[in-house]
Amino acid sequence: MEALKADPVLGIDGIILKEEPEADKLRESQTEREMVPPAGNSIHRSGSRPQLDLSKAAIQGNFEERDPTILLPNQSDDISHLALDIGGSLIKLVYFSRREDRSIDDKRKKTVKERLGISNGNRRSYPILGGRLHFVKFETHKINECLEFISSKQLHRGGLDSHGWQSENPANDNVVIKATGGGAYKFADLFKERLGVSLDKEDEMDCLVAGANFLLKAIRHEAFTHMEGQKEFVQIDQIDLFPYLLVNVGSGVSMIKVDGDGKFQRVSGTNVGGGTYWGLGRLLTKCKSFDELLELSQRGDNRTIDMLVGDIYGGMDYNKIGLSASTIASSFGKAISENKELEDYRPEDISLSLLRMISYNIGQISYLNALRFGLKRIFFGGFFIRGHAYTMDTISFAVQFWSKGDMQAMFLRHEGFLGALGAFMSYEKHGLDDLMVHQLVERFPMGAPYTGGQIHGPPLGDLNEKISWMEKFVLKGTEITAPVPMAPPGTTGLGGFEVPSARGGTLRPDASNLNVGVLHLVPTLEVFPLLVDLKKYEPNTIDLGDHSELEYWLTLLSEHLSDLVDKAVASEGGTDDAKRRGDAFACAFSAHLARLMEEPAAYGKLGLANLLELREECLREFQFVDAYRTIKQRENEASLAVLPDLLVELDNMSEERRLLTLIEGVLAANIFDWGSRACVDLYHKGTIIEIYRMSRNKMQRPWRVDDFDLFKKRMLGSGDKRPQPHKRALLFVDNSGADIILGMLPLARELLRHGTEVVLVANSLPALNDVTAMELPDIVAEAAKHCDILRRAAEAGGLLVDVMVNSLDGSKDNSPSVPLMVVENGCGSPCIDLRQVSSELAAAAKDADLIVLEGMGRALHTNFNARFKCEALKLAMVKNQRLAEKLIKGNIYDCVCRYEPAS
Ligand SMILES: CC(C)(COP(=O)(O)O)[C@@H](O)C(=O)NCCC(=O)O
Ligand SMILES: [Mn+2]
Repeated sequence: MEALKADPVLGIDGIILKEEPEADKLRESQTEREMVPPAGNSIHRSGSRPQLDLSKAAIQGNFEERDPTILLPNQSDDISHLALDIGGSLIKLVYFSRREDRSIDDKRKKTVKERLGISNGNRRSYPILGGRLHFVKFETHKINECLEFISSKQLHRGGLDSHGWQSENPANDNVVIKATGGGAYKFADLFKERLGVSLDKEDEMDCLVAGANFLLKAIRHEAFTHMEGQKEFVQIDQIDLFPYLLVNVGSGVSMIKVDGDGKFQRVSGTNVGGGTYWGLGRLLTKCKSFDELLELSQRGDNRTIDMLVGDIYGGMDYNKIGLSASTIASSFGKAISENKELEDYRPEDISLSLLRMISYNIGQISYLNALRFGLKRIFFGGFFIRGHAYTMDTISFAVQFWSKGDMQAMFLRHEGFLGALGAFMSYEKHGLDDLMVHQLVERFPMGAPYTGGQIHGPPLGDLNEKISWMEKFVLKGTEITAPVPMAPPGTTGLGGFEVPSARGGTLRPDASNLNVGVLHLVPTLEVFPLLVDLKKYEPNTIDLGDHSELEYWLTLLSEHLSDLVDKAVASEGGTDDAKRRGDAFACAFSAHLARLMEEPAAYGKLGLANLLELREECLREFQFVDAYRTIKQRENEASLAVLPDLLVELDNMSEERRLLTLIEGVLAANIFDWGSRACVDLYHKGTIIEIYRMSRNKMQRPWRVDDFDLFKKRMLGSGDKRPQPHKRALLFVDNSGADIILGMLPLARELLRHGTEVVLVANSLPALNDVTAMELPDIVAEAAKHCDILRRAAEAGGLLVDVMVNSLDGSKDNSPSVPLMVVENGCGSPCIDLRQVSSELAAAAKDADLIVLEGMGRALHTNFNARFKCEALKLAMVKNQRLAEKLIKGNIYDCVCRYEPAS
């Protein structure tokens, strides 16, 4: 990164711009000073305005609908809101860019909506349209960069004018922006002069609490514990959030008991805080910055200065009162008895001793206050914490030590943004206050790996700028080009009382810091309603907390990369532009992998599903919309050509034989997976149809997991008893080509034949060679040309509205059929997290009594252990040796047919 620091123009979303802030400005900060009790405890909300330009608003479509779509002809596509927390060292900026939902309401969707009884999804009655919440930091002494950023993105145009209305006129000089922190006062004139906006000052403590409440309610893994170098994300139950103790460790420390939204009380504080550490530390060590002082502590040994129990008891523990020999009996206590001067002590040791003294003291007072009010949870934030592993460990240790494990210290991923977020929340009617966890998706743009959670500057404007930045990076920097080995977790040593183990050269000093991504608000996302227990649901099957597992998957993805780049570049015509984008993508994705190898928790709780989705998102960032487009088309054509023969073959079988052949067919055709290295190697050995045949011929039962007989009994019954057919089946389909056409479609056809409505659930966006919901109607239409059952069902499901389908078998049976429908799942990944699916899918699930999850991504990597309220069939071929061994104690190409009755 060294070379980059010299270049002031390399501002990018998530790129370190400059050295650490001038720490002596810390004392100026209000946010970061000990705070005085607020006059009142409820949040004051000033100003009021409509969030959107509602003029000439008109109801679209049917007036009878519960939540009709409202058309806003005068609303521009992108509008933004901005709020600031201007501290002494940092300016924290939270801004929201709202983008109009541009998804096409095609005919398929309309018919599906009618069929499924969806009015307007589950949208609210007011038009919150989704958007993105961005978090950006600037150094306060470089406030010009911040002003330029706001101006370049026109963020100040989204403020309110003096009448409380959304400003429309760029020259309007009555715009008001919410701000908190001392700088809201100090820089008010500067903002007025440079941007023509007035800063509407919000109380800091109100903002802190509002920010913390929003984060804890809206973000799934916001809070984490930090013990002995290990971060563990904690899922906070919304209903069980209050009361808690919020400890803001700034220059001084405030302890706030939070009882609800806008309900809080500052119950205590201490004047021994971050300012004390920095102030005393500066005098004693001559350090030039706060961060330098912190860094020193990492190489320190406090035993040279602190008086330990063992020093008093001749190296022994003081067992009677439970104190080990290594317990600090008196901070700096050794300095009184020795004939030494300040120069005789190492600055590293002084810094560590000071850090421990202050952290333990804060931990202890926090514990006592939590005890006083019967609070179990303590959340720590403020600039003193700033993601510093050692500080977090020390505070955690103190809380655990004093509470005898009864209380937990927790930290927040966005802790630096509490104030700014709170100021943002103080805007009325932005509609974000009651956003739910499942409506937020956090994404990490290409810049994230380079920040290590540090200060960063303006995001780059367009794709070209992004690529140029990547190219510059490749030329200048070499550190992050491939995954680097992960060092053992930095630990504070035994029980927090020993010397911290040095975090060696493999890690940057800020490596353990966490990144803050962009929060995408997707109001149409919902929880899949058929999950038995949302609280117990964990989408990922493999635990990447296991270091060897993480290393395996990161290495594997890194090895796949060059192949993927080739495909992606080819999918865009192999032009020079595509090659440039391909190289930039490779660089960006490698950097993500390296960052995660270095700090697996950097982007929040990490699962395999997140890794695979990150790859797809990174491709999209470089405008590779569908890297496997041509492969998918080729495989679709080849498979459609053999479909008629397969259908005839199937129709000549007994029902029992046919059901087995159908399941075999699904498993066999799941071999067409371009995400598996082993499979891609196979494809060189034959044509699609040859491989499909080979795969089918190898389908020998029993499969490694084989519940087929149970499923058959459910479908066909035993003896003369014919079971009731399923009412509606949701088929979560996987790959294009043979997988969908020769595997899942024939299975769907069989269910339709039984009188079961079938909903094909497919990706909203491309991922590898997975079929998407957009592509399915054409595929179904093609297949329907060869099959009356499919044709009538597809017609009934509204899939054939635009297509002329000539039935080739001549039978022209036009009797009514149960419908075949297609819904999108809301994701663009090979896996599926059922906590966040499209409202369309959630609606379709309401009447479903069978779900079929197909493929490794959806049925094994995720959801293998998921329990459903209805029957579930999980079908997949395992195309990875390690996974086969781990999950089913089997081998690559083994199959899973898991049938689970309703729980
Ligand atoms: C990405 C996938 C989950 C897709 O599998 P599918 O869902 O298509 O069956 C799978 O290809 C995978 O885990 N690939 C990485 C492992 C490997 O190359 O062996
Ligand atoms: Mn797939």
